[in-house]
Amino acid sequence: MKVTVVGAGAVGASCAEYIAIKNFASEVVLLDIKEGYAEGKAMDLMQTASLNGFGTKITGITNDYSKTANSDVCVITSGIPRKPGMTREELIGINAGIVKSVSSSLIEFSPKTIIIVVSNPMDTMTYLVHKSTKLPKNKIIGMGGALDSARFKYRLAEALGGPISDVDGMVIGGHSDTGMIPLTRLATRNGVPVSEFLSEERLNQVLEDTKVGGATLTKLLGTSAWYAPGAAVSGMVQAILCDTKKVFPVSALLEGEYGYNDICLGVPVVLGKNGIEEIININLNDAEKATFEESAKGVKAVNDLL
Ligand SMILES: NC(=O)C1=CN([C@@H]2O[C@H](COP(=O)(O)OP(=O)(O)OC[C@H]3O[C@@H](n4cnc5c(N)ncnc54)[C@H](O)[C@@H]3O)[C@@H](O)[C@H]2O)C=CC1
Ligand SMILES: O=C([O-])CC(=O)C(=O)O
Repeated sequence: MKVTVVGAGAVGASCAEYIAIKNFASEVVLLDIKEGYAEGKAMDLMQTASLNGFGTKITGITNDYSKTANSDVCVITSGIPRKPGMTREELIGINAGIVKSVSSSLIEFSPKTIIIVVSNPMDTMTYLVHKSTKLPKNKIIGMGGALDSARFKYRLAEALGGPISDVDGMVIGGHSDTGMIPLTRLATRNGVPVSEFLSEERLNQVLEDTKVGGATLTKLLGTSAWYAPGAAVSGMVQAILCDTKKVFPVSALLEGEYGYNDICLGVPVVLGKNGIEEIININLNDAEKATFEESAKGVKAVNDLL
């Protein structure tokens, strides 16, 4: 199974590394526009193969899409990341052009591929790929909710003072500082609602910390995060290539689901060999529906800038 990762920067390289370490793909092609950069990252990563014990072959390419031919999954991480104080939405001016041209080059050589969009503002970039490539809707998937949910679980475990493995929870809605919806009502500690352990005030703090998870790291790092984003993407690629049918919240094109149309927004889906195999319609309460509506309005406003 062949995976192409476009953008050999922080997220692209992390994603390639996690895919290789998990040993489920035969080949990862890293492609970047910067001369020699992907080749260097691929060589450095391949020199970890004997140390980390993986057999995946990682190759680096400078902008030659013929080398990406027949990829089963393509991941788009190319574009600029935000700096402290910026929103993801501010990246649209530069990233929209990059994502549009990259997706069309990928499809030229891998017409049957499944595309995972990472570049920000991710929901709008996912929508752009739908509009510009016209691939079937199950084959274009935005990564945001998998990462946001991992951050939600981290914050929940911190508040509970217990292991993350005891915690389950999901974040839906737009992948933005204001649009994320951590579903606190449905989060559990070993099957027990977390509200049994945490006050409303503490739970609200978890919710707010989760929503600004990306901004918090950007402030600390001077650029946005890469380890958890790379791990989130690799988990999604694994679910697709290994046809696991695992549930992830992803940015999916909605056609009536949740009462919305013509928008990509974070909702739970089943991932398998066909990409999005099913969109799961969970019953939201009135407050969650209202937040979802606000989130959709925010994403729509950014889509309108395209
Ligand atoms: N959806 C999500 O949850 C997340 C999204 N991101 C987004 O991912 C993107 C990448 O972030 P980083 O890896 O930190 O940035 P980075 O700057 O480290 O890497 C981006 C790479 O893209 C390359 N690139 C630019 N234009 C290109 C083109 N036309 N073709 C091929 N390569 C091109 C650059 O040369 C660079 O190496 C950003 O837009 C960031 O906001 C980052 C983390 C999480
Ligand atoms: O915060 C950012 O700009 C990058 C990103 O999407 C995240 O880490 O959630």
